[in-house]
Amino acid sequence: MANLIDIRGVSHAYGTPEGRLPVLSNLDISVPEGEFCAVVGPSGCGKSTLTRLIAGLMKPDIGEVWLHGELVKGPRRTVGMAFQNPVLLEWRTILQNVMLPLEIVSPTMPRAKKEARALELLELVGLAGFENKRPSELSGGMRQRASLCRAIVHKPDVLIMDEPFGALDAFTREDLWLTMHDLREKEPFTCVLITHDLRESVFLGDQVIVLSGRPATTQYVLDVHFPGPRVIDGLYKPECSEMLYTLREQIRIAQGRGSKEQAA
Ligand SMILES: Nc1ncnc2c1ncn2[C@@H]1O[C@H](COP(=O)(O)OP(=O)(O)OP(=O)(O)O)[C@@H](O)[C@H]1O
Repeated sequence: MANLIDIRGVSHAYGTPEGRLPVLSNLDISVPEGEFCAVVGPSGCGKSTLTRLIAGLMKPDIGEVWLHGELVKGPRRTVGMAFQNPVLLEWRTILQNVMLPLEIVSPTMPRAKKEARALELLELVGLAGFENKRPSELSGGMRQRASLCRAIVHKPDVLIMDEPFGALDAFTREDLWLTMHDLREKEPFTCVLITHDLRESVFLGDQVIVLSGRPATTQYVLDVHFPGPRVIDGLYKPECSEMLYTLREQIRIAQGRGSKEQAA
């Protein structure tokens, strides 16, 4: 399968009052079309920086980011983004919030068609009947569902999510994971998910990339072989425990603490 995202030899540093802060170092990541790539790593290692580079919001100092065979040189319409804070506009209804990217990307699309597309997605994520509410009238989980609809309403090639479920309670988060699966089944898209939650990375990911400590490079790639259908109970099976243990060990190494075996 062709790669939709190719990150080749990317290094990046920020200028700070204290001098240059190297954040990414010779990073290589490939994500085939249709795959879900979860990225984990120690706090502050450069995960959000990576999302900004893929979205074209920043250019790397060294190396290249390719999307769909095109070199990324600036922001692209074919990218959808979702963050921990859903930032929905309070003066718009949920339906109007979800329609927003279509107004920007497809200004000539008839309004009825935009509405139909937004309503279709709201129904898919269980928000049918809430389309005329304001964001403040919804729970955090419902707002995040609406934010997901907004991120994919214009059918982006790639969805980039930076800790989208980080602020939700554990059970709501699990509900959202299932919603993500439903969405992907009906609306296949390539996804990059930044998360601190290893269970989330294994439940949603086709591959999990562990970044090293800053400056981050690819330390470890786990190909997820989820035991059976992706249901929450599957996370309690031995195969998942093993994958989670491996990832935890890798994070420990990325944090510079060495593996448990070394420590023993
Ligand atoms: N615009 C900027 N200017 C200077 N330094 C920055 C800038 N953006 C991020 N940094 C620094 O770069 C490093 C990596 O930041 P980034 O947000 O990419 O990490 P992260 O892995 O997403 O962090 P976390 O896991 O805590 O969310 C951090 O030390 C951060 O302080």
